[in-house]
Amino acid sequence: MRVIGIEGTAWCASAAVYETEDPSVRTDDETVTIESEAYAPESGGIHPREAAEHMREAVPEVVGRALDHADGPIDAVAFSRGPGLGPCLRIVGTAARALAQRLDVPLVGVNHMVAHLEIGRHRSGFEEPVCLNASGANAHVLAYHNGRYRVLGETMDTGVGNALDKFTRHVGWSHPGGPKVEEHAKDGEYVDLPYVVKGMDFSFSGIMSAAKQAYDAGTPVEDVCFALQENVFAMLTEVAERALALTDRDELVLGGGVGQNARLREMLREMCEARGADFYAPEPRFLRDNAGMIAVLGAKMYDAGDTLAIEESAVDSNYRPDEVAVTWREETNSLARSEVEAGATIRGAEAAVSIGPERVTKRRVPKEYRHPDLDERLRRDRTVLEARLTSEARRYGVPTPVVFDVDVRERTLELQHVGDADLRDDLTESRVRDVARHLATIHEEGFVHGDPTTRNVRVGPDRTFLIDFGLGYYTDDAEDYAMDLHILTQSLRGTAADPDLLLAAMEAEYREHGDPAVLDQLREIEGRGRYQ
Ligand SMILES: C[C@@H](O)[C@H](NC(=O)OP(=O)(O)OC[C@H]1O[C@@H](n2cnc3c(N)ncnc32)[C@H](O)[C@@H]1O)C(=O)O
Ligand SMILES: [Fe+2]
Repeated sequence: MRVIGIEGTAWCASAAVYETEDPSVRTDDETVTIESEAYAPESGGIHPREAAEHMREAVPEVVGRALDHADGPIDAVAFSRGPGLGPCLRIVGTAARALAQRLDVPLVGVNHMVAHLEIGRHRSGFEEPVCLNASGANAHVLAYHNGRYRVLGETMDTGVGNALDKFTRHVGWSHPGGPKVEEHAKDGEYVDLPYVVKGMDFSFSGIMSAAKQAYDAGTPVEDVCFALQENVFAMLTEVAERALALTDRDELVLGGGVGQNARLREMLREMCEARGADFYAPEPRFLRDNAGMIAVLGAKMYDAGDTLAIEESAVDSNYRPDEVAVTWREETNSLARSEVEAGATIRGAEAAVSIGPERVTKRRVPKEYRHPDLDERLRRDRTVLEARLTSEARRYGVPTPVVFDVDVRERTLELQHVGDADLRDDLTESRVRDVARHLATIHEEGFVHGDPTTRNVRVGPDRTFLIDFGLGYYTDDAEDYAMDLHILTQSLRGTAADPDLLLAAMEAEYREHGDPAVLDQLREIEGRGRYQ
């Protein structure tokens, strides 16, 4: 089989020919030949119109060069259908349709984000990996389940590469900024910057403004670059680890242009090593935007009969990875074994927990992948906050474990063992109401839980306990309160067979006991990105 792929979602005009006996597995004699032309803006970031102009000129050239490498007839034309810049996508779409018609072969529409992660799965031969996409306009953690890639966690604001690029633009460096951050970080020392993980999601806007401010205030740019890498990549690594723990999987693949960064790969490798998981990152030519990944996934789709009629081949600049009906993979049913198999043991992502009949001892273990200063700070702060917020919530009438002992130096808490089961395993409408009421209470007092999933609620015969306040913090921002409700909502959706009644109960109870403006903010969050 011989498939040509065409890529041009933003900066890279690229065409590639993939030749293989069998596109379902990586074989020794398969070849992927890539021809690319990069667009580099004279100043500032990527200008959509200039980028489109680049595509208009460069796509025919790279397609011509790629076809020269083909040893025989082409079986299908695959193209990046989205997401990306509309004007660029339209040019790529037009070129792909024209080529498919000229060669009289089928057309395959590939999702660029899914291509970023499938190339890693293909090259590694992993069966069921968790996938971290660290690219310019995106950042998410995904895992396949039941016909789709599910987004387990993602950025609440910009993509990771774009965040770095914005900082370097502020400093006056040319686009793309990511490689320059990596270069300058080599001479840097650690300085404190924000670190924001909310449930399984993360946000870059706070850390980026703090980085700009630090630079403006005279902190050496090398130090800012170093700390930016340490914090931003530790956030991605932490969420990737949480996703591995949640889904009980032991393979991780990396995709996207930021994956070229050696420090990010090092952190992910160390995290995986520490938990006995396998890690794979493809070589750089498959990480940054390239048509090789489009050709490889295109061939898998073509093999599965997943082709597009010309009249239905419109591009989609907001094409989300979880919209793609996955036709080229075998059915499995193992996204979250923890969701499916009640009572499975979970390898915690953060703490070593020993559970006795009366007491639970929880120790936050060091994470080798994190910079020691950041690691110290996170483990200390989370231990202190968990103890403080657990006790404070109790004072306001929310059932939580009694904190018997806090050893900040050892990052260890000794807590009362509460409840008979996790809410996940014994989910009722009245308990969901309890949780909503408890959240309204703590929000009223000015703090959030930070991770109120159905696994962080324990249920007993007559009480519903909130546990695990380690990601909690004080805040008076309605957005933060709404994030608590959002995390609960996502978790109920992932746990319950028929979540609608439970969600309605949650809202009704929160409306009665909390601030209705928070529910408006929840709607606003749900209107963004994947929650639509
Ligand atoms: C939608 C699509 O157009 C977009 N693709 C994209 O943004 O190009 P990609 O090649 O995946 O990633 C480019 C980003 O990757 C960053 N980057 C490149 N080398 C880097 C390095 N060594 N360290 C950190 N970032 C790096 C660049 O600064 C830039 O932000 C996407 O996948 O989100
Ligand atoms: Fe990309």
